[in-house]
Amino acid sequence: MILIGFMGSGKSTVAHTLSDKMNLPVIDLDKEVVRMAGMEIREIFETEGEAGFRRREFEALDQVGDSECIVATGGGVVTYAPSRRLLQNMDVPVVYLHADFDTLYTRIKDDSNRPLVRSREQVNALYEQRLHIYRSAADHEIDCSASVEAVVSKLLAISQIRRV
Ligand SMILES: Nc1ncnc2c1ncn2[C@@H]1O[C@H](COP(=O)(O)OP(=O)(O)OP(=O)(O)O)[C@@H](O)[C@H]1O
Ligand SMILES: O=C(O)C1=C[C@@H](O)[C@@H](O)[C@H](O)C1
Ligand SMILES: [Mg+2]
Repeated sequence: MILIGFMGSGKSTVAHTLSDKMNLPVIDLDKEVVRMAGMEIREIFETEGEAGFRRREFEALDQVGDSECIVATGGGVVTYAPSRRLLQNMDVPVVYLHADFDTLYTRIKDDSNRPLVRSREQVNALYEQRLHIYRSAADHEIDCSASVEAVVSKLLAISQIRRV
């Protein structure tokens, strides 16, 4: 299962709970990029720009291949066409974790690890631009403004549907 969605939708958080319940490993693409680059996300953005980060994110996604796991993507993975194509070609459900902007912004506004979290207006513009991209890249959409446990239950239900 591949989790996509805006920053703060909880992809990394729910992936870990889901991993325990499904007994599958988690691949957190942001962590993979950091590990493969030997640099923090902020440092990659500073030295290589967002374009460099997207290429590294693509390489990390490409390495997932067909391994059975839960993938927590970075919030912007769908903005890079080669990564979108990879997602499309992976034979596992892609789930979009959706919430309204205010819910997400409250979760991320004080975290300095996300270079694209700037003013509220800038983050809101990014959210509006991306909404339709998440929706067109996903097989399923769930509301992630509920509790982590509730979100995980919905994801478990989706994983059951696809196994039949
Ligand atoms: N369902 C939830 N209810 C309340 N808080 C949540 C929920 N899911 C995640 N959070 C909180 O929101 C913050 C961001 O969560 P997380 O890092 O998992 O988001 P993400 O989707 O992985 O973001 P990114 O795209 O930047 O990787 C964390 O502080 C986390 O504890
Ligand atoms: O939404 C985005 O573009 C990003 C989200 C994070 O997960 C990181 O991948 C990085 O901070 C960029
Ligand atoms: Mg994350």
